Amino acid sequence: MARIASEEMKERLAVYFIMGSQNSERPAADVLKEALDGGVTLFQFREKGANALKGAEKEALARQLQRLCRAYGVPLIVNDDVELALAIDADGVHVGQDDEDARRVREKIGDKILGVSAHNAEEARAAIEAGADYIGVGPIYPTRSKDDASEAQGPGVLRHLREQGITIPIVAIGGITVDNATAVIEAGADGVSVISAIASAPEPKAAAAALAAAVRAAGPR
Ligand SMILES: Cc1ncsc1CCOP(=O)(O)O
Ligand SMILES: C=C1C=NC(C)=NC1=N
Ligand SMILES: [Mg+2]
Repeated sequence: MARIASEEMKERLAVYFIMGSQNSERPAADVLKEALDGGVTLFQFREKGANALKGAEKEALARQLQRLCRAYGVPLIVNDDVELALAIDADGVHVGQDDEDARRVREKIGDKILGVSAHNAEEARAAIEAGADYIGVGPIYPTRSKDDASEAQGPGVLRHLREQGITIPIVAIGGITVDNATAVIEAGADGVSVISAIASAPEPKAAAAALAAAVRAAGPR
């Protein structure tokens, strides 16, 4: 298997849903199924927070969500936990600036998808050097889903990265909803990554479909 092509990566980033057991009162599998029915293009299992599952329970949930994603042909990315990603043969890993060094992660995961969080051009270039397939940039808007989130940067950071000649696939993240998705695509993101806009929606399927329509309507940059 070879590294994912950047055009396919950009298409996968269109509506990138992220969740774990702590992001909904409902069972994660139920919410994910509705999100998949609504057309999310990529999924990240992100199990974090005070009551996050650990060990065998965390792996069992990861495998349950992976079975769902496979039924829909949507890749599953594991956040932070490289060992779990390898154990379940996930499609990729996402690491932040304070997680395992991206270069080491690339060595461990071979050609799997590698996503890296980046807040500025310097971190973006380092991620590219390390072998990232995409970068997650944000928080663009204020968010309540990440308790250690840095200051919201606004869509201008996306425009800045493109002006700096950063051409790697970029997904915008942080406080993104159907109402501001167009702005982040127009500012230079290839897609949007969300937790609460789908996981906390009364109708996750409709929320996912509306995000997909907004991203599609914003058109290719
Ligand atoms: C994981 C992460 N990284 C930056 S903001 C964020 C949380 C995004 O959650 P929401 O879409 O609910 O703002
Ligand atoms: C912090 C993050 C930033 N970006 C993405 C895509 N996922 C994350 N967990
Ligand atoms: Mg992390």
